[in-house]
This record gives sequence, structure tokens and C-alpha cells, in this order.
Amino acid sequence: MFRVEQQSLSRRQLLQSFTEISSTANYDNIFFIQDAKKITLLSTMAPAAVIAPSILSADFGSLGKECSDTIGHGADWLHVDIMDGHFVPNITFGAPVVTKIRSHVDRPKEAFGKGTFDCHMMIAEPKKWVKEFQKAGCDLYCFHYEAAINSTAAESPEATSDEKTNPKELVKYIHSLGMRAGVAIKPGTSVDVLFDILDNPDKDAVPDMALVMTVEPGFGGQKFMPEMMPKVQELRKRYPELNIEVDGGLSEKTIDTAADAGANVIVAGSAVFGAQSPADVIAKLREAVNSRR
Ligand SMILES: O=C(CO)[C@@H](O)[C@H](O)COP(=O)(O)O
Repeated sequence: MFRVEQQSLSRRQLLQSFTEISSTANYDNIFFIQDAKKITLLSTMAPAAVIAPSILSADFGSLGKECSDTIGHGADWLHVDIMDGHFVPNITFGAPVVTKIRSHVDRPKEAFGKGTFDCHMMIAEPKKWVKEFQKAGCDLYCFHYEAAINSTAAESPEATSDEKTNPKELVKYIHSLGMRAGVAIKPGTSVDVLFDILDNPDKDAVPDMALVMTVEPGFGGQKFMPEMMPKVQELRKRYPELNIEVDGGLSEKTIDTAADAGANVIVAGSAVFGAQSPADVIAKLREAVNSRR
């Protein structure tokens, strides 16, 4: 008869026999299925910190160099804010600029590796631009739930469609083009909308990351909204291994609140690009997250 058991004292020794487990595993969150003969590991560890500076706060006059310098300062990913002036009241840049800056940063060697371009698509028609951004070198295409459900399912800027975009189908489409997928929610959107998307038994349709906005999307340098933390806590409770990204107002002052709630992917624009030592800020943000694993 199988039973699920949470080990206490012997947990660490037990885990050391699983050679594939890293020595930094969070031993508190590990569950096993155990019977007389065998013990099977069910769940490993909370995901490690990922620091993703938002290049919205970089010097756009030398964006390529800003990107390579930021990776050199220890950033894991670059958070690339794409704004269309419709979904948000600001405009940044499109795929041609992403193509140019991509050549300044080595492509990640593995999924979610160093150099990942985390494209945060604050655009009204997310399905239309998937192929363009894939060609430009985007690794992780993160669209807004609110934009998807209010937009059409046309697959290119030239195409038209009356059909509405289904977020699950959009995730599948992004995956089919070899990218990772993220789904973002604005401050006014309930976290509940993500559960149906994340609980899908069709794994191709399940996003690789959830982004909880901690400011209204559109501009850098805004004040962090701690009232968004219950959304992060709920996601972390339900999905211990999910990449949960927070974006807006993250700094050395607010990181503890976000890390306590369970966020592991930290976007920071003005805090990194406005710092005397971006490397120190990146290291402190990372330490705050990893110290809670
Ligand atoms: O998506 C956005 C704004 O819409 C963010 O990525 C900001 O660029 C973050 O900037 P800071 O709040 O960290 O300065």
C-alpha cells in the first residue's frame, strides 16, 4: 500500500542518495511516496532566483552595449518590454530592435538559461506577433491574459480573423515555434484566471511562467504594489515549482516582500540601471530570493 509521507530527520540523508539532486535543494518541501521496498521522490525544490533587468530603463541610444553589460553584471535574463500604445499608454520598440540587440547577447545554452530574452508583450494583439518575435530571437514570449481574451486569433500582422484568441491555444502556438510561454496579469485581474490555464492536463498548453504585475503596466519607475502579494502566495502554494515573475517597483527595498511571497523571477528596471553598481543590486536581489529556498 502506498502512502505519501513527509520525512523529517532522515530527509537530507535520504536525498543524498538521489545523486541527481543538487546540494542546494530545499529539503523542507520534499515529499515522497514510500512503501517497504522503494521511496520515490515526488517533488524537488523551489525554483532558483532569476534576475531579469528591464531594459526599459536602459539608455536606448546604446541599447546593444547596455544589454551585454547587464549580462556581464550578473543578470540571468533581459526583460524586454514591448509596448504598442494600445494595450498600454506608451510605445517602446518592435521586432527589428530585438533582432539588433540579440546579436549583443549570446543565446541561452539551455531553456531559461543565461541570456534568455524575456519579451513582455504589452500589446493588444499578442497572437499576431509571435512569429516575428521568434525570428527576432525572443526565447520567452509572455503575453497578457487581458489582451489575449479581447483580441483576435490572427497569426500575422497581415492576416485577419474574427475568432477570439484562446490563451491556452496561444501558449500551444508559442511552444510550437520553439519558445517558452508566459502569461501575465495586470493588477486588476484576479489570479484565479490563471488556474484554469495552469491546471491543463495538456502539457503543451501549460505556460512556463506566470507574471504578476506589481504596477500598472506602461512605465518604469513606479511604486511597488504590496497588495499584489496574495496572488503570488496563492500561485506558489498551488505550483511549488512554477517560475513566478514579479514586475514593477522591485528594488533592494521591496525584494523581501516579493521573495517572502514566493516570487523567484525578479524584474527590476530603474533599480538596476539607475544604480552606481548594477552588479551589487543584482547580487542582492538574487540573495534575497535564494535565501528563502
Ligand atoms: O513592464 C514594466 C512597466 O510596464 C516594467 O518592466 C518596468 O520597466 C519596470 O520598471 P521598474 O519599476 O523596475 O523601474
